[in-house]
Amino acid sequence: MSASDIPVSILSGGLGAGKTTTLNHLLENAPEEREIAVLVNDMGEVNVDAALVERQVTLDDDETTVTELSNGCICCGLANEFGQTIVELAKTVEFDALVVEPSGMSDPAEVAQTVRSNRQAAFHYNLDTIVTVVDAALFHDVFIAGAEVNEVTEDAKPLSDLLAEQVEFCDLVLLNKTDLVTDEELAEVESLIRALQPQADIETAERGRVDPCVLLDVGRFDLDRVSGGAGWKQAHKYHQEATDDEDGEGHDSDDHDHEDSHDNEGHSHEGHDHDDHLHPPEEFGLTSCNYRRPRPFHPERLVDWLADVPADVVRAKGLMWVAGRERHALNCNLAGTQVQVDVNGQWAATMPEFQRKAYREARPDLDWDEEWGDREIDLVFIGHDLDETAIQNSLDDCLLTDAEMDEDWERYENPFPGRAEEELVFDADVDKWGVATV
Ligand SMILES: Nc1nc2c(ncn2[C@@H]2O[C@H](COP(=O)(O)OP(=O)(O)OP(=O)(O)O)[C@@H](O)[C@H]2O)c(=O)[nH]1
Repeated sequence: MSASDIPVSILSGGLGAGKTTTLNHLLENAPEEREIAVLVNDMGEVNVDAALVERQVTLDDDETTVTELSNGCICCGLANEFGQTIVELAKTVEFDALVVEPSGMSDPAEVAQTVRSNRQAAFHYNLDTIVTVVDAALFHDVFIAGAEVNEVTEDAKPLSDLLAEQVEFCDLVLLNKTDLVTDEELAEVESLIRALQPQADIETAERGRVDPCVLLDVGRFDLDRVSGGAGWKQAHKYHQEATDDEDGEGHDSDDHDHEDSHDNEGHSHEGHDHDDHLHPPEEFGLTSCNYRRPRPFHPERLVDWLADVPADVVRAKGLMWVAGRERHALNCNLAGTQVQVDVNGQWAATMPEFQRKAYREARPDLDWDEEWGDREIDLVFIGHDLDETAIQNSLDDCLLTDAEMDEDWERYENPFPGRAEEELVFDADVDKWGVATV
């Protein structure tokens, strides 16, 4: 193989989704002439998955090279080792394709980033496909039945958030464990997955039994499709364009009156003629809505709202302006029953003047308020038949009132992160907030 020619398939997915089972099936059924190298990552000291794959390889009397990276995650702590190991592998072993099985805690976006950004790795390898193996039954429980999932991942990321992100960053979803769901449940899971990542292909499987040709050397990876394809990003873009269409040229930055903004924001998509790829997920039986306000949330009321998110919401992402946290835009990341809030970055309004000027010049369409600058709330929701009005009204009740706009905001109880290293995790199932330092 010459430079940049070895295709890499990343087999990502949650804990116990069936990655190793799928990998073993792939190795058993791949064409004999294909020499496959495998790298298996496990969070624990003992790499159980690698042992299972090695066992299968021995049983098959196969020549497959199995490399393990244990006791850490190749998307973060072991990212350097991961890069070095695959480079070493390419230099010392002859093979036609590499399959990487990251640990169930891994973010596939970071794993892909290492393959692309490590200069030597990029020289030898070519990202071919990012597959996310999904446990159909667990996904149904978490996102549709609203079952209790109290688990929080090692870096304090809620499990459902990780599951959603793994689906959002891939080009093929392998919907596994179909034997554990009814046809109706499978259809629901499939439509939700389409809403989360409309650009990805979907294959269904029992015990990871899929044709190897959908996993190996398929040339499916396309960075724009994978990183820009997430349903919430497309829904956000769609609603943004709909708002701009209705407002004429962009957003009216003088519109800071609470009642007026209620009427003018959060438009439905109906009647707008947009490109197909920007259609929100309505066509898959799910709906989306946007919530955009040039006014901060009251932290105490927002905490209560986040602790009792409307049941029809399955995913929400976006930026929040919270009173008492004027410096930073906060990320809201809601998946299933779990919510995480962390610092996104500084509002341009708090930057030194020269930096702010450059920032605004680079973004001529940025809405700017004389007093508050670019601070605003901008959230997108995806869910089952969302009651858009109820969401908007209940969130409007969390905004500061006119009288509160003049109060001292430091007096409020404020659990929201004020520094980049902090994040707030709420687990509705156990009714508990946890602040983590990352
Ligand atoms: N019922 C059912 N069980 C499955 C299926 N696929 C895998 N399993 C079982 O689910 C369990 C976990 O499968 P693995 O392949 O080890 O999952 P994994 O994603 O590699 O797990 P981790 O490495 O721990 O994240 C095993 O007991 C498998 O036998 C399936 O389609 N149906």
